[in-house]
Amino acid sequence: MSFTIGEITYTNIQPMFHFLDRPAMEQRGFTFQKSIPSELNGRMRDGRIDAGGISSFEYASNPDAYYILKDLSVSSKGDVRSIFLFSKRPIGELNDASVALTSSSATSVHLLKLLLERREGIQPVYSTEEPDFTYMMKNHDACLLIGDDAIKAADSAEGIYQYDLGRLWFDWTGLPMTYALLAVRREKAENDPSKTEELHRQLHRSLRACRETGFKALTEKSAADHGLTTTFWEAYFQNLRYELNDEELDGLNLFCRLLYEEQYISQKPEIEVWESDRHRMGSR
Ligand SMILES: C=C(O[C@@H]1C=C(C(=O)O)C=C[C@H]1O)C(=O)O
Repeated sequence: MSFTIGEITYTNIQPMFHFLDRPAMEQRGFTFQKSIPSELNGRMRDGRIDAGGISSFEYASNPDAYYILKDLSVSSKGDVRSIFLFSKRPIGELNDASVALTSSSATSVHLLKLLLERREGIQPVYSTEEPDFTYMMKNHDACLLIGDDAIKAADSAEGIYQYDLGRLWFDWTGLPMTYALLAVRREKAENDPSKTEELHRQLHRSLRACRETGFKALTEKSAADHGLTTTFWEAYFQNLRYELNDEELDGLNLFCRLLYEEQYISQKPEIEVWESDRHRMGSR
């Protein structure tokens, strides 16, 4: 039976993918589709992809469609270093300002809306744009970028205000923020628990291998692919959190509650985690 995995192209999720045993997995019927988060969210939603990395906002919007793969996420407690609001004015002066949102994101776009509207009491005018820093800043007062686009822009941006959304969330809530989850479509997990288990095991194995080697292979690959120093990339990977412990779940639950209260989602999800031995663990 085929089993299609979505792989976010941003560097931040690579620890879960870098050391996958792809040849063995491909022989067993696994295939991979690489793209940006917003695209993979849509493919997971309509069933073209069975499992993989999705925005936590996608999970929050359609919780009945997915199980979360246990103990995996892309999170940060404080600075995330790759999700920035760049602005010509201080954040408190963005009322009625024009803010460009990257079309690649779902979580960060809604996180920014919560931070601006709910925390700061500010209502800007949003537009969604392809992630192009120069174009966005030429045509708007501020812009939101994520992933490798944000890292590159932060490296070159001068003379503008720059806000790390992980830091803003932590200062507001005291909790980590979870940007991406590893999830599986429910019917796939139920119909093919053995492949779901294999994927889950392989993702954990890759993450463990990255941690045990101090993210060395990924650090070198990221520096070669994207520039910036290996010191930057090592600090970037060490700073992100890849687990989904009680603290991350508390942050995720709060994010979902705020999304629900602000009517960005229609129900507050009961978070359901898939576990290999029992297929499903209780909600939280
Ligand atoms: C940390 C990041 O998290 C990403 C942010 C996402 C979003 O905003 O929807 C989705 C997946 C994550 O890989 C990042 O891209 O910088």
